[in-house]
Amino acid sequence: MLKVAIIFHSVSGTTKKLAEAVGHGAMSISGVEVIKMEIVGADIVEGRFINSILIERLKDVDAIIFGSPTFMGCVSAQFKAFADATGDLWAEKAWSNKIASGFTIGSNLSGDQLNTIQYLQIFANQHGMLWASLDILGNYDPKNRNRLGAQSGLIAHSKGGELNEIDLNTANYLGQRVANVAKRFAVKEI
Ligand SMILES: Cc1cc2nc3c(=O)[nH]c(=O)nc-3n(C[C@H](O)[C@H](O)[C@H](O)COP(=O)(O)O)c2cc1C
Repeated sequence: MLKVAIIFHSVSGTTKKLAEAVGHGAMSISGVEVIKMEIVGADIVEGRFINSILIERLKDVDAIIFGSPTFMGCVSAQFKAFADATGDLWAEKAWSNKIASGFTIGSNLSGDQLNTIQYLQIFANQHGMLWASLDILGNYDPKNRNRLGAQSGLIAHSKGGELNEIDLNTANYLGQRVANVAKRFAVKEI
C-alpha cells in the first residue's frame, strides 16, 4: 500500500474539514492508505513542537500533504513549530523524493493565502520533496473547482466557519491528485 499522510493544524475547524475532504479523495484511489495527523496545542511546549512520535510516523510514508489556516499572511505558529521540529529529518534527508502538496484557508477572498502555500512549498523543497501542484484550470473547470484559481496548491475561503462545497470538492480532488502522483512517482515499490 502507498501511504499518503495529511498533517494539518486547525483552530476553529475549517482546515480540519478540508483535511477530511483531502483524505477522502486520497482514499478513493486504489492501493492507497491515508494517515491523518493533527497538530494540537499540547504538542507545543515553550514554543517547541515535541510530538516526536508524530514526526517519526512521517518517515514511513510516500507522500505528505500539509495543511494550515492562513494566519497573518502565513502558516499558523503551531504549524511553523511543527516545521521547525523536522530539522533532524532534514539532516537525514528522510523526506527526500517524497511527494508533497498543501492547502490553506482564509476568511478573506484574497487574504494572502498564496503566501501560505508558497511557504509550504518552500518547506517541502527544503526537505527535497517533489511538489505536486493543483492541476485544475481556474475558470475552466466544468464543476467550477479551484474557484479561487490558485494552482500551486489549494486555497479555500470561508466566512463565518462555513465551508464552500466547491472548496471541499477541490480538496477531495487534491487528495486524489497527490495519491495518483505518488502512485506514479513514489520511490518505494508498491
Ligand atoms: C490570528 C488570525 C490571523 C488571521 N489571518 C488571516 C489572514 O492573514 N488572511 C485571511 O484570509 N484570513 C486570516 N484569518 C482567518 C482564518 O484564516 C480563517 O478563519 C480560517 O478559516 C481559520 O482556520 P481554522 O478554522 O482551521 O482555524 C486569521 C485568523 C486569525 C485568528
